[in-house]
Amino acid sequence: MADAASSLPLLSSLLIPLFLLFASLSWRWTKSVRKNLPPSPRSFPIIGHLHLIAKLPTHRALAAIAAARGPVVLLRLGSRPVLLVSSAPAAEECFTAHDVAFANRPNLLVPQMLGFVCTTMGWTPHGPHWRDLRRIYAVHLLSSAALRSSSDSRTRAVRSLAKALFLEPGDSEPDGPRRVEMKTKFYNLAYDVMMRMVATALKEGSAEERQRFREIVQKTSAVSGAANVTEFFPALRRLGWRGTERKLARLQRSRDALIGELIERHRVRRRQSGSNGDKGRATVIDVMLSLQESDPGTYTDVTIRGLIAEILAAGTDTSAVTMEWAMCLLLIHPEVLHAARAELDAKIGQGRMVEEEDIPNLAYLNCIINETLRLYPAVPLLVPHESSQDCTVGGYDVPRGTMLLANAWAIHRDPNTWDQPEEFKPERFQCEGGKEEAGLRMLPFGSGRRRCPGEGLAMRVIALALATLIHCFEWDKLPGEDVDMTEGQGLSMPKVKPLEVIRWAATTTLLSSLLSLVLFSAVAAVISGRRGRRTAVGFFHPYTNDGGGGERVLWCFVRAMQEEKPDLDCAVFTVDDASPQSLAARGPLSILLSRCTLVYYTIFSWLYGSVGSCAHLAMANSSWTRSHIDCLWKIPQLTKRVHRHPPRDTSSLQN
Ligand code: HEM
Repeated sequence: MADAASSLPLLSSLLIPLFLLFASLSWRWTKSVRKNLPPSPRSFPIIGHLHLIAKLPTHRALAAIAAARGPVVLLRLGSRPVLLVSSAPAAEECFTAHDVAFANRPNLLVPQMLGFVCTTMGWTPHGPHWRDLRRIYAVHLLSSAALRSSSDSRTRAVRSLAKALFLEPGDSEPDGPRRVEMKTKFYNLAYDVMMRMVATALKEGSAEERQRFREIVQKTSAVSGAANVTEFFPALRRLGWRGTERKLARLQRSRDALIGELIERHRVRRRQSGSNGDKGRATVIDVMLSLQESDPGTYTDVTIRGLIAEILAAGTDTSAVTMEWAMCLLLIHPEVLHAARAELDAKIGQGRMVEEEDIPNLAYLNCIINETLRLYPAVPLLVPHESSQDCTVGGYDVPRGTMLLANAWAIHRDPNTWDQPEEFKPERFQCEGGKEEAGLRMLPFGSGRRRCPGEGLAMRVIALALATLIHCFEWDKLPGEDVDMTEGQGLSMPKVKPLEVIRWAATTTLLSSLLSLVLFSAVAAVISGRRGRRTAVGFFHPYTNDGGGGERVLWCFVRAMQEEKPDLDCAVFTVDDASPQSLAARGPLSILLSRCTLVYYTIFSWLYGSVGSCAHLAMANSSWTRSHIDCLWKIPQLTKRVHRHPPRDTSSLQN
């Protein structure tokens, strides 16, 4: 009896915790049973629904689940509960009524390792640090004023792509068509734009730097988001599954070294020059370093490195894949390409190249970009969100700690909200009052608090690049081949087969503008060397009024000069009669005068030939001019024929 009494406290100290544990578990179980959770397909133990997203690209696999189960579905991917949302009304609930509840990001491996322990804006939890970063983006980096002041550097990047395309010789003859791989070109352009915004000047050998960064971005995108199994089994991380953590650590090291070098270059330059380094244009690094000087506690080195890595990673791939998809769609739909060119010809004309300020006036081009983003959103599942409190979506209970995947790709193709959703019809954005009216049926940049802050920048870059390429070149599919539109896997939706196209010779626009640019630089150099004097520039250009292409180039050039130097006097020498009859009517000269003229022309043509032979590039707008230049300058390999539309008949003048 005494024994039994003494063992009672021991028994109760064992039983009470057991009872409490049981009570807590059964309470949780009944609570979850009572919950009205969203529908869910049949799942397997441990892996949950992971097998359902194993084969297709994730956005397509998730769209198939939604088609069978409805627009609000609860999945279990490994150990993570995931709310899958695939309709505009459901997305609207998440990003308006419950925007604060879903403003968090899940704690994933990739941002832990590559997002500076989740301290970059894209991955940091919703809170004061996120608000600080958002303010830096909104006020200092991507405000309208900041974008306006960096517009020049974007224009230069786009024009240097146009120039490079122009200078590449044709495949079989110098002026003929050329097969061009566009994926790399678009990537390089987007990278150059972001890099020019971030840092002062591209370093010597920056092509190698660009390539290093490209590999990092591509590998990061490939292991990010829902495609990475280790994100759903934290235990696998610890077991070193497929060496993911090791691979990420390698990526992190090489990326940090690259960005570290970039910041150090700026620090040195700032120390040397005592200011921005590049007068007049403050780059992101300059802005951040000067903020750091005034508040080193907030703007730490880690914050600056994270911000730079984020801009380069978030802005480059997304913009590049959108340009690539848009170009594919234009090649598949030549009538849309023609309509876009007609708009450019009508609004810009043939005498100059597109500027960023023209973009708002190019309504049809903007519709093309919106329609591209609808069918091929660069981030098809947005960036995952996570609920920080219980809420209801579509009438279902969603527990706190659930990851949210909004399938923008499926929402953009929902037949309940879009007419002929699989068709490429840019006009739909004109008829329906544009993207704004589409509301949350269109969310390529996300919505709510965590909406992409780079939308304005991205739209400018994509529009300027596409407009320039359409305006200046003729494009075609590869002969006898269809454009492959297979989508790949990754956080940003890549095209599996890089786009290859046929590029035809440039139009007059490019000829005029490039020629103006070259001539302008030469004359500007002369002028700046003779500052202080009242300067006049003379143009010797006989028969300027006779309908050839030359006068367009001349007037573009005179205009460019006068815009740049309004005080400059420009004198144009021309003659106002240029028919065979008018030339013949000049009458015979005396024999002596004819001989003198001949000597004069011989000497002049020799001088003209020697100067011309030093040219780096010659552009001729007709076969007649080309043969003339070939004969006198003798640089056929550097002379390019540029096609004008419509071609002009000069044969009568050659009689
Ligand atoms: C076509 C180009 C682009 C597309 C399609 C795109 C799309 C997106 C999407 C879908 C999100 C996630 C929104 C959400 O979670 O609901 C996002 C976030 C973000 N984007 Fe973009 N983006 C593009 C270009 C850019 C550019 C150029 C930058 C910066 C220079 C940028 C910086 C960011 C950042 C920092 C975030 C995280 C925002 C936050 O979590 O608060 N993006 N973007």
